[in-house]
Amino acid sequence: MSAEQPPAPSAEAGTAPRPVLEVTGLEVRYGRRRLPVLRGVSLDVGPGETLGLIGETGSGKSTFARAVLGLVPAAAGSVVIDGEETRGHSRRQWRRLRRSGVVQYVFQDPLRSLDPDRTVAESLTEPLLVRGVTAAEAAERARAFLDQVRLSAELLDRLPGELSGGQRQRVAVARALVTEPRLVILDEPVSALDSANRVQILEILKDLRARGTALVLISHDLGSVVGVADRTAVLYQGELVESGPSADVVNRPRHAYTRLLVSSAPTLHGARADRAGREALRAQLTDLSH
Ligand SMILES: Nc1ncnc2c1ncn2[C@@H]1O[C@H](COP(=O)(O)OP(=O)(O)OP(=O)(O)O)[C@@H](O)[C@H]1O
Repeated sequence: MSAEQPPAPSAEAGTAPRPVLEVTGLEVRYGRRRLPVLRGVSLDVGPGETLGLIGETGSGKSTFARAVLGLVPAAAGSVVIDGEETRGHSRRQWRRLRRSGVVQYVFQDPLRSLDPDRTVAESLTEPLLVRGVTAAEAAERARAFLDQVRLSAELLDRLPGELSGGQRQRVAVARALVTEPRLVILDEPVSALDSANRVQILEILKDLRARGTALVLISHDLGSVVGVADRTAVLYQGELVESGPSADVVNRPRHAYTRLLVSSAPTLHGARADRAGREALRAQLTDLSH
């Protein structure tokens, strides 16, 4: 930065930095009947911030991810990624944005993120080579990112089919990071993994905060997300019913659905309700949705 330029706004100076993801009033409809699957969803994620997005199956979590990536059209609302307003974007504009490397994504099934015929080295260097990075630098960065996800360079010549599920998911995370994106959307990245791998991936994601990468961590499992996410948002039947610092969401849940999630999460010590308590919360929810 030159001496003439004004300093970048910083949180310390009392001015919040511009969010990397700003979603306002997002609505998505599917099918011929145009049934709304997401309604009025608004949230933002700042640089280096991790937002957990929690909800039960069918609540619209993946639809949210797909809409933010331009893979399904928004019927209303706006999605701004790193300052770029995407409302009205053509398919080509969305493709350019996805290829720019500003936003990356990781799916639950790493085989969807990785080409089965490409070695780990090829998967990691390809996003860099298409952006004009030299082969030598791409190889160096591939090694560095493999190290960051705590995998040995010995795996560089393997195909995805020759890796364990946990290793594959770590390669998928490394591939998403190698372009140094501003925003990474992770859709259930740990739900297919055993608990040891789950903990390791979540630890790796925690480390990313220091790099300034904004993360949206999508899961149906509140317990696995709150330890990593700075803020947690709860999606219920296509609407955000609660959002706040993760500790507040766990300790002072406001919505009946969040209370049910908290009381059902075996990993949230002390928060687990007995069966009768959970049934009472479910009854409250039924009342709310009628
Ligand atoms: N392409 C589609 N066409 C029509 N309906 C769809 C389509 N994709 C998803 N839906 C419906 O939209 C709703 C939300 O689905 P979505 O996959 O976003 O939920 P989710 O919260 O990610 O669920 P899960 O945890 O099971 O992945 C569901 O009722 C689903 O059946």
